[in-house]
Amino acid sequence: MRLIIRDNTGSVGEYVANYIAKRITDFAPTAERPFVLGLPTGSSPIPTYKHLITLVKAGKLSFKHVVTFNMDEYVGLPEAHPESYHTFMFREFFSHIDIPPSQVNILNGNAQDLIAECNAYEAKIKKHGGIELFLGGIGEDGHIAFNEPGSSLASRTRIKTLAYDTILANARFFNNDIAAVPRMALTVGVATVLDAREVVVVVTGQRKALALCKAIEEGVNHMWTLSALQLHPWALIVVDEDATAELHVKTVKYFKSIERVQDEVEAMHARFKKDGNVDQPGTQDA
Ligand SMILES: N[C@@H]1[C@@H](O)[C@H](O)[C@@H](COP(=O)(O)O)O[C@@H]1O
Repeated sequence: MRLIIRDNTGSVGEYVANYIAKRITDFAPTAERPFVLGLPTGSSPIPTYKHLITLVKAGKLSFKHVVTFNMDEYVGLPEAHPESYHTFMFREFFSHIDIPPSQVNILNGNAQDLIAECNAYEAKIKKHGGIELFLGGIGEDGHIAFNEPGSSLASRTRIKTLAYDTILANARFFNNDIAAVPRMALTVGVATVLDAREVVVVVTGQRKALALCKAIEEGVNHMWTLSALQLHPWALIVVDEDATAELHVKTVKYFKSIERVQDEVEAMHARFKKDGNVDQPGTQDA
């Protein structure tokens, strides 16, 4: 696992956007071989989306041959609701870039058969050859997507009842009315995220500091589902200074030293991919 620390949320967003842009460009996607990207909602990825939009508008990046799969969606919230993840994604990102809407995949939380909807989502990801890069955020309780504490680390896309902590945290988007926050969501599973060839997670703010510490400095634990990234061969967490508040100084120093060889790691990854080893990226400092 690698941890990249930046001063503030803006520079985290810039780093992550440039990172994703490089991955897409190096992949040289075509209509027959699109780049498959997993995406999150929430306030954490907004600076990343802003910078990606800037790159697209400057003609430096295109999403024409990118297929996206979003992590999650509320159950029972109308698609057109201002706080649905459908609305969020088009408002904050998709409507500002050149992605054809037919290449956007978001779970339908209003499907008649929610279980069939989840199974079809997994099948569609598989049909596209799996996810190349899954971008994620976390909740204050360390959940990735909506994989709340206690989620199976082998979980797949499914219905999930939201934890009270998450309902409280998300009430800010519903005029602080706890009763208005949906109780359930559809979410990709921990194993769905781990299946991606690369996982990049944004963690910003002091509120997430404990979750980051649990996920990095303690063992793999279903109570902090982000910790499952320890099992992934190519995972990157990008954080701001505030999010490091609970980490040991030694941990922060170590990961900062890793960053100094980041360019070498990148070059090795590129060489590895060029040699046709697409499924098994290098693991130096991973
Ligand atoms: N389901 C989403 C998560 O995918 C997201 O990571 C989290 C964090 O949101 P924020 O970035 O606003 O803190 O919010 C929700 O719980």
